Amino acid sequence: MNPPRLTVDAVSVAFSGLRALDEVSFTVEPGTVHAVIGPNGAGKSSLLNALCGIYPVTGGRILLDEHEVTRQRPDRVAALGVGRTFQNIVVSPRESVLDNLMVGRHRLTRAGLVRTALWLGRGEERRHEARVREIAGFVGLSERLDKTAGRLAYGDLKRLEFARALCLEPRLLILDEPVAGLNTAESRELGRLVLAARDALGLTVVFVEHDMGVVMSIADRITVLDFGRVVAEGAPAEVRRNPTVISAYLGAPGEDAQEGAPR
Ligand SMILES: Nc1ncnc2c1ncn2[C@@H]1O[C@H](COP(=O)(O)OP(=O)(O)OP(=O)(O)O)[C@@H](O)[C@H]1O
Repeated sequence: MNPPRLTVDAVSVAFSGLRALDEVSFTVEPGTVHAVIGPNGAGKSSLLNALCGIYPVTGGRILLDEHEVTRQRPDRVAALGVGRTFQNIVVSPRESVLDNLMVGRHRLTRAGLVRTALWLGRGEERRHEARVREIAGFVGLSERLDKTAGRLAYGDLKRLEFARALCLEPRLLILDEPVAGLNTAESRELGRLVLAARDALGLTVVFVEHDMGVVMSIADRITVLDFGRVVAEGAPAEVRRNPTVISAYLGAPGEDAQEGAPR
């Protein structure tokens, strides 16, 4: 229970001349939930990929507490306690929910993924399975553990993704559009689960989301990106009132934006 501080300091990411991120800076305080919002193409996914070591950072620094993770390989970043979900659900559809979650723990096993797939000592396997069952219970998937992942309803798939990230026992949890495609009740429930996980496991959370209802209700702070730059930052009430945000993203004052505004 030791959530880290995330410091993003003037981070840039470029793809053959195109600046997907241009000197982006913000800090996420330990144990807080931080949303990143912005229109399509604003650089949100690029930022998450940079945080995880998937996209190369061309300038600036990323720190997890005092550890610099800039330009570290994704497995090294994961080993420092960064777990994430992806915008497009990435599960093995032919494997059971339990097996998908067990694979999620490979970082924590003695010899990593190969050994997990082939053989784990019985004691070690039992310990991991007990923890996986606990996490499945936490997200409401206990009854689905033997089900093939490909046969899950969409809402359960999103929970599976979330649970798999938790199975890594992260300290910093990164969620890319956790409620995309869910109905209002499911979105609210997943939002509640994010807060419950933060509290129960002692996490710092960064998430990208277009659903403003969820963003405004669970985020402690919000960073707004547009064209790869930070255009606003603050608590939900401040961001909601910010004229730049209203014109770039939220629409006319008084409108309730649900989706990323098209440019
Ligand atoms: N791997 C890549 N190669 C080249 N260009 C990329 C790559 N990834 C992102 N980009 C470009 O970087 C810019 C930011 O894209 P990014 O996907 O980060 O935006 P986003 O805010 O996540 O958008 P969305 O809300 O649609 O997911 C876009 O112009 C995009 O085309």
